[in-house]
Amino acid sequence: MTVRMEDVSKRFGRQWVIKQFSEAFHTDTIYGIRGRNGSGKSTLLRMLSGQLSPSRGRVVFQKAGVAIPPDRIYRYVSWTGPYFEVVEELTVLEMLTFHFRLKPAAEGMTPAIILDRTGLTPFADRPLLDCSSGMRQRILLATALYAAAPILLLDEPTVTLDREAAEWFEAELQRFAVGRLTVIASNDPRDLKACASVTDL
Ligand SMILES: Nc1ncnc2c1ncn2[C@@H]1O[C@H](COP(=O)(O)OP(=O)(O)OP(=O)(O)O)[C@@H](O)[C@H]1O
Repeated sequence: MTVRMEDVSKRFGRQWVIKQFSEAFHTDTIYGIRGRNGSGKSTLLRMLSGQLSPSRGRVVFQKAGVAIPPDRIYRYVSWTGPYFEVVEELTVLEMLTFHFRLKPAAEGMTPAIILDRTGLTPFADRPLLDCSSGMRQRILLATALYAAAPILLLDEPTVTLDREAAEWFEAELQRFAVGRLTVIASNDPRDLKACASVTDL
């Protein structure tokens, strides 16, 4: 997979958030995007996910040299960020089961295995409403890390994670970024440690 941002600018109302940004992202590489609050990191991820169009320039998605139509890009993307909302009435297991019914999980990954890898088996029946923010973040990361999608987009992945959970994320990223194109947006050095290159906005 290749995602090429060509001279991309994004404007909300009168405010230009991103100006003439160009970069090519490829499979099997982890890229970092860094920048002050409001510099456009999440906006860039939204454009990489295909959910937001640039105001100028273009984002080109290609698989084996063949362009992917914009209305199909969502099938190739697994994405999470701390602002992602969850259905709080669902239990941890119900949320994972529901999610991976809509978005296929990586080969061999069942909800039970995912719970185990995430360290959340003892909390399988706990409603998300009663989960701590760190537990919720682990669940959100699990939905992205363990999806069978070749593009992995992570916004501030270790926010709210304690040291042990951050180490879990680091190890899982090493394994589940293989064969995928990964982009991490963050200012936290913990998040950017595994990145082959980091671009400042
Ligand atoms: N849908 C929108 N409508 C209007 N303005 C928006 C919209 N989305 C983002 N913005 C504005 O664009 C700017 C960049 O926002 P963005 O969330 O991309 O920044 P960020 O670098 O991710 O910030 P942070 O580090 O605080 O998460 C901000 O000024 C924000 O208010």
